[in-house]
Amino acid sequence: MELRARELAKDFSRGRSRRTFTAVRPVDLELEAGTLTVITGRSGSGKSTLLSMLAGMLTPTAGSVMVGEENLYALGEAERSRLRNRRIGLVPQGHTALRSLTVLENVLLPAVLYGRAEPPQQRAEELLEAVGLAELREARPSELSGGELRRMAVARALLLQPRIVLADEPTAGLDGENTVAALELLREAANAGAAVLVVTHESEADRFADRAFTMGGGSLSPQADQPS
Ligand SMILES: Nc1ncnc2c1ncn2[C@@H]1O[C@H](COP(=O)(O)OP(=O)(O)OP(=O)(O)O)[C@@H](O)[C@H]1O
Repeated sequence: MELRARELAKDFSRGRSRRTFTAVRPVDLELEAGTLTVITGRSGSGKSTLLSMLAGMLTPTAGSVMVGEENLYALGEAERSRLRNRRIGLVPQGHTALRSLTVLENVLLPAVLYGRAEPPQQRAEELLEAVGLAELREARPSELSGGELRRMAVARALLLQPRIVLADEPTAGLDGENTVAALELLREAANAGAAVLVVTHESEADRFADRAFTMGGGSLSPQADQPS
């Protein structure tokens, strides 16, 4: 088991009255090596909140996240971020490119942060090829479309062949062909042994999944027609 969440929940206090709003109700979820899990759900159902907690980016109100033998939120900030860099490839929500770097340098960023002596240049180029961005390798993020930036983020998350891949709307803004290419790449990462989670409102993702869940009103439930 690469990642295990137990009774993971998140409340926010919202508005001027600071009233408590429950974004994620206690969730149990296990991500296994070699498996692609998809969570679909409508906007506002709590998908990103759940993924951020699994990624060690958002402290839960209750519950735990185990990454291997480590309890993520029992670690200090620095240790948690080290574990995240080592184990988790994250495709965060929105655009997170560094504007001063080229596309290729952005994809290589995890290697720089991880302190690799030799940046895996060839792998970065192969990933850019796989997401159809080979010709834009020297471009700046400001020259890319929203969909191209999403594809770059997928390539970056997979650079160091992480054991866990957490992708928040990896296909947002992509056309049909690029959606399939991005999902195929995530599928390949699972086939190569990673535990992959994709959260999306793209139903197309289901056909790449080993397990599919639906999120609604902060609760996670297995999809009725589980892919076999
Ligand atoms: N920092 C915050 N403070 C208060 N409320 C928040 C905060 N972050 C998220 N929420 C609320 O929690 C709920 C779930 O948000 P979340 O972003 O997890 O949904 P989502 O399913 O990922 O939606 P989308 O598909 O639109 O990204 C929303 O109603 C949102 O308003």
